[in-house]
Amino acid sequence: MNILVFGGVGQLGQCLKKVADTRKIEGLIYLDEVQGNIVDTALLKSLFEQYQPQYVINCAAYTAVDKAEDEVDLSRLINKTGAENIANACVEHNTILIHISTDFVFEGNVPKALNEEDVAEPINVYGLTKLEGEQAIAQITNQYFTLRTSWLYSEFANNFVKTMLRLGKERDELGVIIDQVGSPTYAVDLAGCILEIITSKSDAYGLYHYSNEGVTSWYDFAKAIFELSNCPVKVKPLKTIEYPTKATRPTYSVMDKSKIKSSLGIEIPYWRDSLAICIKVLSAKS
Ligand SMILES: NC(=O)C1=CN([C@@H]2O[C@H](COP(=O)(O)OP(=O)(O)OC[C@H]3O[C@@H](n4cnc5c(N)ncnc54)[C@H](OP(=O)(O)O)[C@@H]3O)[C@@H](O)[C@H]2O)C=CC1
Ligand SMILES: Cc1cn([C@H]2C[C@H](O)[C@@H](COP(=O)(O)OP(=O)(O)O[C@H]3O[C@@H](C)C(=O)[C@@H](O)[C@H]3O)O2)c(=O)[nH]c1=O
Repeated sequence: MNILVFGGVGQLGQCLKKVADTRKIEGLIYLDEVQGNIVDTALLKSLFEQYQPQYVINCAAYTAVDKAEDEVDLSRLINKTGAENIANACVEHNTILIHISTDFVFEGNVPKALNEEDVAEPINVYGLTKLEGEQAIAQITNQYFTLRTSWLYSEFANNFVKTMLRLGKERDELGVIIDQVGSPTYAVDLAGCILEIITSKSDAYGLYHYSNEGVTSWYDFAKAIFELSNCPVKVKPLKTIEYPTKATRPTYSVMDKSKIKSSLGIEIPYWRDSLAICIKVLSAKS
């Protein structure tokens, strides 16, 4: 079985490799931005013809949330048109598409865990272009799983955990936002979920929410990171207005995961347990 992984050297792509290697799942082909540029339709055509993939996992995305506010066209090209291009190629080759989206498709102004039926109303360019990508896929193919996830981190690439660990070493005190809450997700857990969907050969296609269990704020997340890594840095809670950013972020960004648990039988770890695993891996590396 051939499985093409676009964005194969990004954070989630590297987590997929880690989990697939551990579980001895073969056939995954990890493509970087040059080998598998999702905005290049001629390249996609030749890759699909060469590999005739049964599955495609689209981890490729424009993920710079603040920069996206100034790079609307590029963000849309990758997050919408790229997703559209992959979906078209999937239809032509009868390939099942597993696509990744985000909690940032929601406005996040209601203190309620949102399910897949809730209306998505993004408040930043990244969220909007990711929603456009989801919608394009749903219009083009029936054979897709779109997994919305949130606050991804891991031992790979750039993410909040690695940023905090770096800043914690450089500074005596840090300010972190306390009035934005959500669910951190260990990208290795998400990779495990994606591979379970493939190995189970499920045909329960559609839109799903997946994050780790539990809810926290960026401030509490940072505190947990420093506690688990024995870093003595002082963390000061900040309100969103005290930490201005180019993009507006959702205030309450929690997703209801009932559907993925009941329809696909996925078990989900608690965010703090997964964070402890990631911190252990990172400390063994350093
Ligand atoms: N990171 C997070 O906190 C969250 C991420 N997500 C979603 O999860 C998915 C995986 O994210 P993550 O692994 O963290 O993101 P990364 O930014 O680590 O990886 C994305 C990869 O896509 C590559 N890429 C960019 N443009 C193209 C292109 N035109 N063709 C092919 N590849 C391209 C990037 O390459 P390069 O770096 O060279 O530009 C990068 O390697 C994305 O869909 C993202 O939207 C959802 C919720 C949270
Ligand atoms: C570095 C830093 C960030 N923050 C805040 C800013 C922001 O509100 C929050 C997280 O900042 P980051 O820029 O690391 O994360 P951000 O890019 O906002 O993370 C998002 O990325 C995209 C791709 C997603 O899809 C989302 O689910 C989410 O994970 O923490 C502080 O308060 N203090 C700090 O020192």
